[in-house]
Amino acid sequence: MYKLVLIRHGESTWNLENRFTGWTDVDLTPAGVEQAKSAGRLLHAEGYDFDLAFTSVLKRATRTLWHVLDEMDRTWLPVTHSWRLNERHYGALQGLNKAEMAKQYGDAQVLAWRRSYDTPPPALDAADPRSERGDRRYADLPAAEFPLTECLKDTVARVLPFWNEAMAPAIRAGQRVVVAAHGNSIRALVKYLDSVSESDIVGLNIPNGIPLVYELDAALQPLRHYYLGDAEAAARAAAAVAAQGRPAR
Ligand SMILES: O=C(O)[C@@H](CO)OP(=O)(O)O
Repeated sequence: MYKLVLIRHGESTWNLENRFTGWTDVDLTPAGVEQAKSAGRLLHAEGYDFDLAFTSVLKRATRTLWHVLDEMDRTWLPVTHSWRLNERHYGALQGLNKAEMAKQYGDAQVLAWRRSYDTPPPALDAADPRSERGDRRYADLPAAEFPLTECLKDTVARVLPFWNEAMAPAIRAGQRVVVAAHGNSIRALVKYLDSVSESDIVGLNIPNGIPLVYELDAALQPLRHYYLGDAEAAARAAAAVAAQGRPAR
């Protein structure tokens, strides 16, 4: 039996401001740093140890990983970064307030943009100053494949090659893997691992900074999964994430 630990980054500045973030590279808030540290302390207290870490190229996930590894005295572990673990690209919604958008376009539209499997948000214009195209960290991403928006289906399609080529082989080789990623790149992995239906994935929200443990059999099929620590607190935190898309009063 293998164990895989997935952690969504701690609270970011744009989580706090309730803004669509996507590929925008915002940092953690002090509360987010504390969430990351407490995830590391919890993993350590529960006897977890890792051989390898994966994260995105965005600093809220990277820094979360650093705090987790620091609390576990494992800052020396090899870390692989990939844009394929980035948050889902939120297109032209990046930077806009989720509750304001719900007030303007209605809950149902915002829920479709946030949680549906195949409804992408409006695309960002390639020339939009918010586009990350010129950033050196994406130099290996051909312009034609550079996302200007993504639905979850698109995110699954770009996360899976990384799962197949990097993560799954490492797990199969017996490496104990921890992943610090994002709400929707983790939803993409969960959708794939648990074969969640397109309708059920709408109800899945991932809380910040709480380790999600997957137990996998020899064929990497999930046996069970659970949040470490207080399950009710994790459920409350997931419900709060869902509520971010309700209209502003
Ligand atoms: O804004 C984002 O990039 C994500 C995660 O913070 O938001 P949501 O939960 O609305 O998908």
